[in-house]
Amino acid sequence: MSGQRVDVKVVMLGKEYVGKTSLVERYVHDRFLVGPYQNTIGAAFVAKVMSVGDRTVTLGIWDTAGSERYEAMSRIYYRGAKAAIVCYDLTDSSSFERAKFWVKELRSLEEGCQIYLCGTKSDLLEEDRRRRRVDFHDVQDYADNIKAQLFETSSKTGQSVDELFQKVAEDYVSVAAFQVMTEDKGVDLGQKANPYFYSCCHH
Ligand SMILES: Nc1nc2c(ncn2[C@@H]2O[C@H](COP(=O)(O)OP(=O)(O)OP(=O)(O)O)[C@@H](O)[C@H]2O)c(=O)[nH]1
Repeated sequence: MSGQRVDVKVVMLGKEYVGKTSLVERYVHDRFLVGPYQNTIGAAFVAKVMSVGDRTVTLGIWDTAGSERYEAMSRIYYRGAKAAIVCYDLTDSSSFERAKFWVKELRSLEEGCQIYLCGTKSDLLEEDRRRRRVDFHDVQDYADNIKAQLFETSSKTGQSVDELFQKVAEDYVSVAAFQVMTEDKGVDLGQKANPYFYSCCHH
């Protein structure tokens, strides 16, 4: 992939063990690795070419380490990201608190970054509903407040994984089209807080 142009820098953020690497593995290689858990050290990069209508979009995905030991490093990786997939484990409420921490950071330091909240390991809830520790409606309200989109995924079964990354690419294409349109018309793009800017990528 060296030398390939990346259209969208995507950063994966979230507490350790929430399943960021597994999400990327499922999306890029369509597999779920079983075996002993191996924590990410630093960060890993992978590029994936995909289609949105008749366009080709290359996502450059940075999978960061969730351990707080690497927090300073994760900050380096989200700089300039157009999209952040902020993950939490649906069976671990503390991981949602950690997700809120990253959202706060992104909102204050990377205002141009579109946020996607991702509740992981939904297959565990299929097995036993009582394992849910993060309420869907509470997170949906929170997502609406911060103008983020919400997905609940399983890297084990593949549930909603393609949809999540497809949405990231589609939003990139529609925001890029919106920017071309407004630049043509001389609209000031400094107004990113304008709800219309978000409404074009928040459904
Ligand atoms: N049942 C189930 N287990 C999952 C799922 N996703 C991840 N896991 C498991 O959760 C553990 C942690 O997954 P990782 O993908 O390594 O987590 P991570 O967020 O990348 O962890 P760090 O690299 O430490 O930040 C592993 O044992 C995975 O097999 C899922 O969708 N369902």
